[in-house]
Amino acid sequence: MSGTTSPDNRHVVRLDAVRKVYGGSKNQVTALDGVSIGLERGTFTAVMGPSGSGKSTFLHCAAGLDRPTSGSVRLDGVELSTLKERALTKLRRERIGFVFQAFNLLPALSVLDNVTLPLRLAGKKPAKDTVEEVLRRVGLGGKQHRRPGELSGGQQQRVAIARALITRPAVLFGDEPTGALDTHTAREVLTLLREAVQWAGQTIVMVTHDPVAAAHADRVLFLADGRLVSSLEAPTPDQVAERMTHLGAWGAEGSAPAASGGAPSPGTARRESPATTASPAGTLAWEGLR
Ligand SMILES: Nc1ncnc2c1ncn2[C@@H]1O[C@H](COP(=O)(O)OP(=O)(O)OP(=O)(O)O)[C@@H](O)[C@H]1O
Repeated sequence: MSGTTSPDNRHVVRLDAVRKVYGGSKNQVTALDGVSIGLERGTFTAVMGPSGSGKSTFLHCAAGLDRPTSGSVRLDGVELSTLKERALTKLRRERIGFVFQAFNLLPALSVLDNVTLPLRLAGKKPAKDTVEEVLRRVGLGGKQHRRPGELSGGQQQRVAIARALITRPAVLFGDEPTGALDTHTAREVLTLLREAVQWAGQTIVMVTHDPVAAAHADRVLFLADGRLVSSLEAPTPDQVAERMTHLGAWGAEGSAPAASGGAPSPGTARRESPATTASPAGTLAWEGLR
């Protein structure tokens, strides 16, 4: 594959001064306005922000689904702007996993065939052990011959996650992966994603509106008006909800949906990033996370 490789091995995703402007000269919208960030391998990052703050655009640019207007995106050491469309498609297929709110499974195919589809599309024969291991890990052992229509929503999302993990992608990108699930099932799916970071060293980047979901991540990045304005390390749901309230995401009364009672990410002690102290004016200082 062509593309400039980067010596920066620590960051599996790296954005530098990324701008994305939609529309023509009369109706321009700056969706991303100079975003620079590095995401380390084997970490789980949540991206939050008010509606229209640029979360989906961030995800699409970071994952090579959309091209920035200017700036640099490097994924697994490859500068995406240097890739032609076909090479970019190949990189997405082989190095990136996607999980969306809609499960996007093929209804006529079995669980097994849905999960192994990315490998077969890449002309690779799925290794039986690998497939069994992934299905077992996502809690679908014994269900490989079912069709999606015979599964619950949570089980269907597990199939989508298994399909995203089967190629051992450098990064798994999730766009509201629990948005269509009930609270209990959403927690199970988030725990599964968390476990994928732990057992497979998987790097995950997830856009979400849900503070409880975000609290499963190692770090939450907050976007406002296309800029990264804040971050939280080892977040709790309440801390995330408070940040979102500062950003005006839920109005002046700041009632955050599902902000309490959820399971935080296991393991590490809670700590606040020194780079994200709230300023007296109520805005959030951003000193960069590079
Ligand atoms: N294809 C497009 N053409 C024009 N403007 C766009 C396009 N996609 C996004 N935008 C604009 O860019 C800005 C950021 O959009 P984006 O979808 O990234 O925000 P978001 O934070 O994901 O929003 P939400 O939480 O509502 O999904 C918004 O003002 C949006 O209207």
